[in-house]
Order: sequence, then structure tokens, then C-alpha cells
Amino acid sequence: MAQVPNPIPSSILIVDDDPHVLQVLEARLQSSGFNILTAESGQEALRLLKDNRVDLMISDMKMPGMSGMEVMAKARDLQPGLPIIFLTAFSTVADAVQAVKAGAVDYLPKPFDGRQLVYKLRQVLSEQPRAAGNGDEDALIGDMEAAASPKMKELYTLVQRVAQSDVNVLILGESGVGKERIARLIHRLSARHKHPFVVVDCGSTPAGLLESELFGHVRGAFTHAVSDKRGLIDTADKGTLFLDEIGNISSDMQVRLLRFLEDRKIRRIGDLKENSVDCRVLAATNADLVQEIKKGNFREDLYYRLRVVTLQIPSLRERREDIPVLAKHFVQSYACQSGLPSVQVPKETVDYITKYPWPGNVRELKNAIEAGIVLCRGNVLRPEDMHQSGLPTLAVTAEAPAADDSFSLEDTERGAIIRALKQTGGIQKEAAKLLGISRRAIHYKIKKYEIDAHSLRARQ
Ligand SMILES: Nc1ncnc2c1ncn2[C@@H]1O[C@H](COP(=O)(O)OP(=O)(O)OP(=O)(O)O)[C@@H](O)[C@H]1O
Repeated sequence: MAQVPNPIPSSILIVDDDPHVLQVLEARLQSSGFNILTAESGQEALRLLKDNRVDLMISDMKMPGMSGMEVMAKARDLQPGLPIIFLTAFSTVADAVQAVKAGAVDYLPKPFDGRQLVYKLRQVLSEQPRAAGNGDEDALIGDMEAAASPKMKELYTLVQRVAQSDVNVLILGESGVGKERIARLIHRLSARHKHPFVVVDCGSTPAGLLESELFGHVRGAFTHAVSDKRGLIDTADKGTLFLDEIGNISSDMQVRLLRFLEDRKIRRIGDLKENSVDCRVLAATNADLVQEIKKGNFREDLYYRLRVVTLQIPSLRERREDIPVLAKHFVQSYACQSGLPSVQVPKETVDYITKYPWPGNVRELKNAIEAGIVLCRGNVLRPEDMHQSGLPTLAVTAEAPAADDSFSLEDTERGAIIRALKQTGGIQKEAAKLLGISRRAIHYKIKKYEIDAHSLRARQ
């Protein structure tokens, strides 16, 4: 499998007050093909950020002068959405956890393994839109061409039509189906694509922080407002604002957002004047908003504002034709990242992944393949490699029949056999007795339903 060369190396800014750490990291990351900028203080890092394209920042937590947290806050003002990874000594792990809550993508405790860091960087960079270059944008367009299921083909036709307009779109679907990816694609295909695409994670941003994140604040507006801060809505001017997990926002925020959607004006916290902002609004949720409206948790008027067009992304089990295509894509990209020339995917693995119900959807598939690639031997990805990462065997998952065919007699029979096998520690003779069938019959059914009797024995 050929690796597509990345035309522009990613630029990493490393901030640490220890020159030795800077030197070691610079050498290690340069040899892995990254462009490196280094800064011995937060102030120097901010100067570099003003003048350079940076795709990711690695920062120490504890530095004299400006702490890692302060650098992050100011860096985000200069380059909204900049992914930040913290390096942290044991004593500052708690601070690093706070930093992740405040928006850092991750932290690595010191001392860390160089390979682990490179791996993490590649992982984060593959998830982020690049500050320059169009590698990821091309990948988004590629999603449309790769779709194999009729449901996704239909959805992409709709996406292309919607992208041409400027209407608000509500994107619905289970967690991990690819709602954010669809939002990015809409932006990419729209006339706004040269302007920012700004993601607001309404679900994980604490309620008290969300207002200042979205609308910004002026210095002195509240205790920690040490400087003026631009809000994310403002940052999305001329571009697209993506409100993820919209079902989770407080009733006060619902009112503020509704007002913004109506008059397209924002006022920073503590400011007297209003600013007009021209951005397109896309929102996503895995919640049932109609139910939430009935329960009084979500405003109906906001719902109608947001869902001028609704896109429903099907779960992965409703579009199994896409599984092998997506799997091939992930296998290729993780094999490249792990430096493996190519990884074979035998038929037993394709059968397994197309049958497994993937409750965590594309995200779960992606993670399972990532773990499988790390654990596989002889460059062959087998189902066991994915089971080792915690993904259950089909025998175990079939205990509860899939919701879409829960009344299937075959599923019921399969479930009964599995229960009997579990009860008897996987001994087929005993399970047959329990079920009142012959040994030959149970043997035949185990084969027919592809039950992994061996793994059931191992689980006792
Ligand atoms: N068609 C696709 N091709 C490649 N990767 C995909 C595709 N769809 C989704 N993914 C990947 O699956 C993961 C989950 O996608 P995404 O974050 O868009 O889902 P989501 O529905 O927004 O999830 P959540 O509800 O948890 O926010 C991401 O890593 C994304 O890159």
C-alpha cells in the first residue's frame, strides 16, 4: 500500500524553559520529518506564533514568567483552534488534566518515550485541519467518492446541494457517525471555504465558560478576565461556526444563541457595543431534540432556527457496505503512521468487521483498527488483534440481538446457545444437554452461527 507523501511538513512549536529539553525534542522531531520552532518562554512562543504558520504547539506546564495555561489562552487568541499538547512532570499532572478540560488536546507525562510523542503528534495532526495545504480537505472530498452504501450516497448528494446555500443545518446522528466530518465537508464545499471553520464543543465546555468562549469578553468583565478576548463566533466571521453537542447547552445560553441567530450581532461580556458577525451556523447533536423540547429542556424556537435543513447521518450498522472501505482507509493510514509498508486484511477480518454492530460507529472502527495495527503480527490484521484492545468477539456481542432485528428467531437461538455455552464454561456436551439437543446439533449450530465457543471457554 503506497503512502501518499505529505507535501508540506507540519510545523511544531515547542515551548520549554529547559534548553536541553528543547534540543532533544527538536532533534527527535526533526528526524521524524516535522518543521520545528522552539521558544524558551511563553512570551517568545507568542512572538513566533504571530509571524509563523504553526500546526501544533507542545508546551511545558510550569515555566517562569508565563505558565503553560496562560500561553495556551493567549496562543488561542492568535491562532484559534491551535492544537496544544502539554508536557508535564508528575507534580503538575493535575494541572495538565485541567488544561485538557480547558481545551488542550492532550498531555504527556515526563519522562516520555520519543516514539510515543511522534505517534501522538501524527494522530492529532491527522484529526486537525492543516493551517496550510489541502491534504485533509482532499480527504473530505474523498469521503464522497468512497461512499459505497446507498444511504451515504444519497446523503452526500444532499450535502452538496446544502453546501451551495447559506442556511443553518442541524446534523443528527449517534455519537461517532461522522457529524463533525460532514460539517467540515459542508464548509469545504461552500463559498466560505477560504474562511475559518470554528468548532465549539458545547458538550464539554463548562456552562460558565461557554458564554465567554462564544461571545468573548472585555478586560475586567469578571475576576479572571485579565485581557480582552475575542469570542469564537467573532472568529468565525465570514466562515462557518460549528456548534457540536448543541443539545447540552443551558437555557440561558439557548436564549443568547437564539438572539444571535436572529440578529447576527454579538456583544462581548462586559462590553457596551455590539458587533455584526457574518457566519454560517451548523449544529450537531446525538440527543433527541424533539423529546428534549417536550421535556422542556430545549427551546422550540431555537430548534426551528437551527434546523432549516436537517441531515440525519445513519449509524454504521445501517450502512455496512461502507465498513470495508472505511476499514481499508484506516488500515492504510495507521500502517503509514506506524511505519509499516503494508498490512493485509484477511477475509475473516472483513467478515468480522462487517458483522460487528459498532455501537460507537466510525470512531469505534477507527480506534479498533488503530489498536489492531499496533498489536498485529506479521503485518496481518486479524480479528484477535482487535479483540485484544477490548473489542468483543461476535459471540459475545450477539448475546443481545441487534436492535434492528431483535425479533429474529435465529438471533434468539444463537443467543440461547451462547448463554448455555457460557453457563457450562464452553463445554459443548454440557451445553447441548442444557438446551435439550444432540451434540451433533449443537456442533452444527455453533458453526452455522459462527459462535466463538473457544473464547467463551476462556472467559470463564
Ligand atoms: N467517512 C469518514 N472517513 C474517515 N473518517 C471518518 C469518516 N467519518 C467519520 N470519521 C472519523 O470518525 C471519528 C468520529 O467522527 P466525528 O467526530 O465527525 O463524529 P461525530 O458524529 O461528530 O461524533 P460525536 O457525536 O461524538 O461528536 C473521527 O475521527 C472522524 O475523523
